[in-house]
Amino acid sequence: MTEPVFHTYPAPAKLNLNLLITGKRDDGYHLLDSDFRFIDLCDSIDIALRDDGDIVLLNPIPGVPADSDLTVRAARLLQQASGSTQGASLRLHKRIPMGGGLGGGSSDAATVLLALNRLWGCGLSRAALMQLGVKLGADVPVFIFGRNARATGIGEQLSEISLPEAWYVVLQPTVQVPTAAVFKEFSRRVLTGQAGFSTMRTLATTPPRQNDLQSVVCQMYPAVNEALSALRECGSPLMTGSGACVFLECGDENQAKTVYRSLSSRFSGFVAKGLAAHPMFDRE
Ligand SMILES: C[C@](O)(CO)[C@H](O)COP(=O)(O)OP(=O)(O)OC[C@H]1O[C@@H](n2ccc(N)nc2=O)[C@H](O)[C@@H]1O
Ligand SMILES: Nc1ncnc2c1ncn2[C@@H]1O[C@H](COP(=O)(O)OP(=O)(O)OP(=O)(O)O)[C@@H](O)[C@H]1O
Repeated sequence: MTEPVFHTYPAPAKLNLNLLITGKRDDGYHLLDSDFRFIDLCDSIDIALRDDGDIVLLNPIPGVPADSDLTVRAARLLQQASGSTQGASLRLHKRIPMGGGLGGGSSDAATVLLALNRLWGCGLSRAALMQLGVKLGADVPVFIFGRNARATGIGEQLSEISLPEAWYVVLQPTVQVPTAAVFKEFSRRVLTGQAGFSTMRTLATTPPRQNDLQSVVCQMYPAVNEALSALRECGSPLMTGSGACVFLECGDENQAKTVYRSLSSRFSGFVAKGLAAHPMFDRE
């Protein structure tokens, strides 16, 4: 039997530079208005073709059964949608913290859809892949779209934005935040008049930036508040997505590294560069 040939594909993390909750759909999903930026912290996925039609994750994440891993679900969804009879072996290299609001699972799913669409020769358009991706999670379409973007709807209506070079100090509080619980608590606050939907969008990418889920998460998880307070000594930080990670934007790498060094004995985290586009995006 011949050895399988693996190809490696990157799956970048994202930051939400702004996150407004503008309403709620009848199915319970919330409407957003958010600026997504890709950063250079990436998972990577090795993929080899199989001719037996099976989708095999060779190294499941502890605590996440292979069948529920978003990479496996993405591959099976593409098989169904395209009618492909080919399979794939997947090996996942996780670097993006889980439950951090950095979109790691969604990005992994998007990378599998993009890669297998090519390797299996399915020929689905980017728009068709995005429609498949949103079935796996609201954050998946932007990673298939491939450019920094303003997202509306539940995250599936995207328009490209151009962002200046920037570096980010990202702190990772030692909690994993379940996205569904955060939206549920936000919703409860709206119903009881303790919170409201943001109907007026302020200027997209100039401070002050806002994340409507931040105060909910800070009350549920004091560790997130502590990380924000520490970064406030150096600027105006924000939480990404539904947390738990928080970030501070810096104009140059040295500044970001200096800020991170001053906090690294108290918090885990990293410095990341903002990307101009998804590393798999090729401008045809
Ligand atoms: C908060 C963000 O990270 C911002 O980028 C995303 O909107 C979350 O996207 P995601 O992690 O892909 O979320 P999903 O896996 O689709 O949804 C998890 C759960 O969060 C809630 N949810 C999610 C996204 C959204 N726009 N409205 C919601 O109410 C729903 O209860 C849903 O069942
Ligand atoms: N390949 C995967 N990588 C990470 N998590 C996965 C993966 N597949 C399934 N999951 C599940 O998804 C959950 C959320 O993981 P993820 O790292 O995407 O969170 P997140 O960054 O907070 O997401 P988001 O910002 O999209 O809300 C994990 O706790 C895990 O149970």
